[in-house]
Amino acid sequence: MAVDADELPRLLLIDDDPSSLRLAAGILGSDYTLIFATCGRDALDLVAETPELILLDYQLPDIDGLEVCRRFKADPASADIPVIFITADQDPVLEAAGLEAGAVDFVTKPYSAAVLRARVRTHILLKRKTDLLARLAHLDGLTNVANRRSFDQILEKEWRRAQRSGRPVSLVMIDADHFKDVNDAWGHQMGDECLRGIAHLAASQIRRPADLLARYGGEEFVLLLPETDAHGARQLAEAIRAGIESGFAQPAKQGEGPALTASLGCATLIPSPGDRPETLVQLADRNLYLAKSNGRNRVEPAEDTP
Ligand SMILES: Nc1nc2c(ncn2[C@@H]2O[C@H](COP(=O)(O)OP(=O)(O)OP(=O)(O)O)[C@@H](O)[C@H]2O)c(=O)[nH]1
Repeated sequence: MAVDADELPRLLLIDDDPSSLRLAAGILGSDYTLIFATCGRDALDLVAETPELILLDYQLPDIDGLEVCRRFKADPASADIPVIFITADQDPVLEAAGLEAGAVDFVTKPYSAAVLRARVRTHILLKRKTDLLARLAHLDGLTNVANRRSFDQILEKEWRRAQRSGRPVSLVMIDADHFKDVNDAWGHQMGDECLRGIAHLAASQIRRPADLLARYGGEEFVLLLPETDAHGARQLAEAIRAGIESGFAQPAKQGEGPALTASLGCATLIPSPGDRPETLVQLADRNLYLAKSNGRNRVEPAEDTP
């Protein structure tokens, strides 16, 4: 497999027999970074090192290999890591139980080095393709920020978290002004460049890992700001508005371009049990409408409200 030596895929090898581990290491060691575990308990700890694939022996001294596999699959942090069982006997009942437990494949001892290499490589490639597809499914193709589907899912999650914590959650809606005129005067491609510029500028303003910028649709973006009060949301919205007005969202390669501005609507709520996240979106949308009708290139509410 053509891989960068600095980025060798990580494999977790779980076997209580040191000679089996040595054998597998001799076959796989030059293509992969290997992590070793000799019992189930160590394996359950070491999976935190995010291997891309797990080779798991059936017989372990403490926790049965099948049970280890089930626990990997039950934990969202490790559920997507493919597991290949290594087994000494070719027992179809055991094989079926392993597949039931979530394994993707089987290798029977004694195995051929070429077969082990090929199976590992196949499952690593499949895992990488699956990961890539999962990432793409959550990204907006034009601007590379999160898409609407991703926003909807994360909003639900953050809303529930805010309901539990009693902390505020804020939302900022950003809508380019007179964008139809931008497209009409400068062409659709320039319009696309401007949308990329707005996304880039807004992304550069967010500071916390939990903040999420998403393209809500068309020329509209949303910023989800967990644990952020109305003052914090307004400050961020104002920084984005000012940045766009100052030309920082302009397509860089153009000497001149459309004079871009945007209107922004903010909303902040501390959700009670039973409240729905759509309420937050509606409130931000109402304030965005207010920003448009009050002259555009502005943030609403214009002042902090108690
Ligand atoms: N270039 C480009 N334009 C888009 C895209 N998505 C939506 N638009 C355009 O954005 C424009 C939005 O127009 P309107 O909803 O009338 O709003 P507006 O002209 O921005 O006016 P206000 O929002 O009232 O300031 C439409 O012309 C859409 O075609 C896109 O992906 N690329």
